Amino acid sequence: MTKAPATPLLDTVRIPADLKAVPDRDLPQLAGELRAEMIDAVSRTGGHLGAGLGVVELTIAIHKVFDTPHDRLIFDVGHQCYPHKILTGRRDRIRTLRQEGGLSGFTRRAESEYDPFGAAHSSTSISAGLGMAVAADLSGENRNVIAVIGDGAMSAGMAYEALNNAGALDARLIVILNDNDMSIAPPTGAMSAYLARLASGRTYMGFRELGKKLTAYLGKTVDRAITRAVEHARGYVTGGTLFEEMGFYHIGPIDGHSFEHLLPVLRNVRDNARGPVLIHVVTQKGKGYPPAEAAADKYHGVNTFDVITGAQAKAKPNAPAYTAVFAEALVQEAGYDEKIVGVTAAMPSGTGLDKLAIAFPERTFDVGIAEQHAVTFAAGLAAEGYKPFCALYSTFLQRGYDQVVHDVAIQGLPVRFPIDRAGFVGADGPTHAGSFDTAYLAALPGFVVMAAADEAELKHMVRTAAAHDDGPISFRYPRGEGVGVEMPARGEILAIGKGRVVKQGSKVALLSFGTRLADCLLAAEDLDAAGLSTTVADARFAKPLDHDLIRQLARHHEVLITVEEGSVGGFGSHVLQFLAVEGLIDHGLKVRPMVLPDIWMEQAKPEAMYAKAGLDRAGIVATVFQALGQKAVGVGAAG
Ligand SMILES: Cc1ncc(C[n+]2csc(CCOP(=O)(O)OP(=O)(O)O)c2C)c(N)n1
Ligand SMILES: CC(=O)[C@@H](O)[C@H](O)COP(=O)(O)O
Ligand SMILES: [Mg+2]
Repeated sequence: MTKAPATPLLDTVRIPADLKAVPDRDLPQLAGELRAEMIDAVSRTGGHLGAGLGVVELTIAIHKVFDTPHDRLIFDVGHQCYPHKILTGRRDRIRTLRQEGGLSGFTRRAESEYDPFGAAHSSTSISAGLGMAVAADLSGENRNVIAVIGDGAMSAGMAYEALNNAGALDARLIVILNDNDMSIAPPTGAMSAYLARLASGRTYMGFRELGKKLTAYLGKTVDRAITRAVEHARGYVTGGTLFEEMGFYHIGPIDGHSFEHLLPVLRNVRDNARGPVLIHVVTQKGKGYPPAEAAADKYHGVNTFDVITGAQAKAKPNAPAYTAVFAEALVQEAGYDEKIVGVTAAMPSGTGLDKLAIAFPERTFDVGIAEQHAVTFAAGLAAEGYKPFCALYSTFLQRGYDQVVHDVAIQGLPVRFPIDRAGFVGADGPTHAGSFDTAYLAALPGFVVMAAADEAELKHMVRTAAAHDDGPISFRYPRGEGVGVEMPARGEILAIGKGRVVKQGSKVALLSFGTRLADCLLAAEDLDAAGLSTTVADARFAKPLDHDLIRQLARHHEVLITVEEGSVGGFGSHVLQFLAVEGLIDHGLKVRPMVLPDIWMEQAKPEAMYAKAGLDRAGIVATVFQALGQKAVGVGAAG
């Protein structure tokens, strides 16, 4: 591991107020040190690197010009906020990023007064900033509100809803569009092409014209400084027609790595802007770190790495990753059925749909960060007889819930929902945990809701979903590796609403939904060893429930435990409802539903999070003993 870099100037800046003493001419040196510090920190922790590297100058310039935290600075998504964290009193903890007990990888209100709004899901910054700007107006506060939003985040409908509202309200809001021509993957869509055209220079305004415009809008003090910036930027200024039509004053594109361009523009906007302003800043994702600049993904998200070579640590896998199994199975099924199409919302590699795009490019659609649209777009495809697999992370599907209800479920359209990142995801923490999908999908009439217990089951579920044309169907699976089971050459079509008994016992029944099955089997070993003969079943379906299986487990066991990687209201709640309605708990059956706890679980390794949640081998054993009113004395590995 390399030594931490020398950072003499950065050492003088603990909080933004210290920046005021740094002369403008020394800011490039500060930027160099800040970059080195961030690279060193992320090389030790892993995390989001490319986005932060791209906004080093922008972050310094904003903190230099504005008076944070009185002025509100909001980063969209928040994955680019590491330089901001270093400059806002958190440098001493920067090497704890995303670790258990450490700094969050995103902005977080509870973490710092310099984080006025928490984020992690994209495209919320303009709405939140507008709310703050209006609040300042209402309470007579004189403060600036700045929202920094990326070109990728600009593809979501919510950003336009906010622009639309801000333009109409004429609120004093500063939006900085950080255009690095990248999302996680290269950005898609007409808006991205439009921004590229603006940045390409074809529609640049001459600086004289800009000077006139700015003078008219911002006042007399503006034009000389702006003109200088514009000269340095080789005429990087344009009319920004779309944003102007929406009521924004549009400045840019300007060079987001040049303090000579950033500082005068920000100062003039600070001192003179009256209504909503959009500053279009062009940056380079991964800037200043050659391995990141050279990488296709610009080191969007990295493992720990070697600073000199950029080589990332790779743990040797014990089993294939669920995402890879899903992707391969989907490509296989798509080879058999030309009606199968894939939809991703800006996560081609994260969901594995990049594999489908290689095999069947014309049947794979990256719609941008637009989950709501992705769901209804898939519904439209299904309405025309196609078989869309709308592959989203559990946490991001939340954004498309009304579309799932209104456009898919009510119409009974056979959209397939592969739901990745089910359960805890680890370092991304509570914003990215896949906790609620079973609860919110299993509540919907006509929905088939599955969870894979292992990677072979996932393969079966891909085939089952492909074959299911009677209505919507979902299947969830976690981040990370499978358990190493033998894989079938092709998935089987599962009987809808039928679970399976994996191990037969007689006193205790563990009914698992999802990948806690492995821990249930381990817990069963301990329980058997303690004289409690244990049945383990894999429910496969939360909807429709396997009524016969549940009846059999309820009637022939003293204890019934349901186990899932989801919130209350999901699988266990449906089982309890059924047991109650059927009168199966009227005669002493001891039922305990095990779900994710009712807290926002902090980031840690997933195993540690499950242990804390009590959803591991030891927790399952303890729950059984508690149900029986016994103490778990000397129980195997669980004790
Ligand atoms: C609603 C939502 N969908 C998907 C994501 C995953 N995601 C995180 S960052 C990102 C790309 C953002 O691109 P951009 O805003 O341009 O920022 P950059 O990384 O280029 O700086 C995506 C798709 C998310 N955070 N939120
Ligand atoms: C910031 C963001 O939302 C994504 O970059 C996310 O961190 C990706 O997570 P995975 O690593 O699980 O794909
Ligand atoms: Mg971008």
